[in-house]
Amino acid sequence: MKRIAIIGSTGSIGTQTLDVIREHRDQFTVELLACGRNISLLKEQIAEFQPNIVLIERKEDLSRLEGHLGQAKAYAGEEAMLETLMSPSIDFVMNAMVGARGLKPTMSAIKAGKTIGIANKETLVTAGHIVTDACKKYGAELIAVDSEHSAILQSLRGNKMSEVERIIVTASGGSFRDWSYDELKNATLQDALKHPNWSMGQKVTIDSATMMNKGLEVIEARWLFDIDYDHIDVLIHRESIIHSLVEYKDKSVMAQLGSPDMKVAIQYAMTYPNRLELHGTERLNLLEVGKLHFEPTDKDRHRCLDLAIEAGRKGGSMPTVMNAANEIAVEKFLKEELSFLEIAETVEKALATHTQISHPSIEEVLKVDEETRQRVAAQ
Ligand SMILES: NC(=O)C1=CN([C@@H]2O[C@H](COP(=O)(O)OP(=O)(O)OC[C@H]3O[C@@H](n4cnc5c(N)ncnc54)[C@H](OP(=O)(O)O)[C@@H]3O)[C@@H](O)[C@H]2O)C=CC1
Ligand SMILES: CC(=O)[C@@H](O)[C@H](O)COP(=O)(O)O
Ligand SMILES: [Mn+2]
Repeated sequence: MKRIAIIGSTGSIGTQTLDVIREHRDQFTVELLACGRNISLLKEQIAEFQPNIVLIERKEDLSRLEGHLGQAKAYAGEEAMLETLMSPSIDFVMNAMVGARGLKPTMSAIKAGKTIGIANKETLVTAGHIVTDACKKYGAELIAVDSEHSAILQSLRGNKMSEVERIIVTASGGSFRDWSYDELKNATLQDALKHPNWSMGQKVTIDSATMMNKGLEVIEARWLFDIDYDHIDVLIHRESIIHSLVEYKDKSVMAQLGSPDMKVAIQYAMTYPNRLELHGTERLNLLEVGKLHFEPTDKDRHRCLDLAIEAGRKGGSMPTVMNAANEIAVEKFLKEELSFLEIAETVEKALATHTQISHPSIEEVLKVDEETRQRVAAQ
């Protein structure tokens, strides 16, 4: 029986992780559930999965859990999360939080030598060098959950990284893939939130619309698979059926295909290197799909993709600035305080005005992250 901790249990990845557990009660138990502010959904999750530990963001919400905890102990705040994630009663941590606030809990789980399903890509973007070094030091393992990285992991099975020529990360193109640049000037929040293929949390849906998501995913791939940027390409594939590809030196290309459903990647991370049945997922019917389409990316339209890769290549504190500026810009866009095209402008400006630290420590990463957030919020 694998004992699972889910941080971000009330979100899109968190609830789908619970869907997988519901289907395999003989394989998994829930040890810990952590969320932010959605206490009503958390109460339902506690009743159904009976965890031993429950974590929430704010102390003032603890009283709302009274009478709903069963056997669980409840705590609030980040310190409690960092401590409880190290518990020996946890075998696997699903990091389904959104944003760089997932970094500290990831580090805690790493220090306890845990296996971590890392949906929270921003952690690898903001501090990839620190996270991967710490995994080596503490014998922890990060397993890809992001659909593209799960596809890459699956396409690498049985082969050596030294045999890989390049990784090809596929992109749907997001909500605005068929809009002209001029039309983007008037893009609304409601338009941006309509992802063509996936139903996801708001932040990643906006990142997908700006193609920042693909930039974050290139950096995520660089760290998860220890491959340099010259060997990672991005290809627009509007159907989201091929979830990514690996080209080998002998020109063989391995890919993972499937209907767009995150439960497949979530379950694979939880059962890796094995597989289990998954009933609640649509079987891929290529006759129905008919055709698969591929297009190149476009430097002018996909400004965020370029900014992210440029920051990744420069390294040091640049990805931290890029990520923090993007998080705040997306928050502002979600409050309709910023236009769609201003997201890229905000990130570009934050990067241009930052003095790079070449090899930041975790304290420096956290400081740069906070300073950038304040700088961008004040604009
Ligand atoms: N959704 C998807 O299909 C995919 C997502 N990803 C990545 O996975 C990550 C999660 O995305 P997604 O599930 O869409 O995001 P959501 O916004 O749907 O969920 C975020 C979760 O984080 C929780 N949270 C917020 N603050 C805290 C806190 N202080 N302590 C604990 N939990 C907190 C939220 O809780 P609450 O709601 O209770 O406030 C919620 O459960 C992101 O990095 C995203 O890029 C990657 C691939 C696909
Ligand atoms: C499901 C998933 O992994 C998302 O990160 C997805 O990649 C978003 O789609 P696009 O960024 O390709 O539009
Ligand atoms: Mn993805």
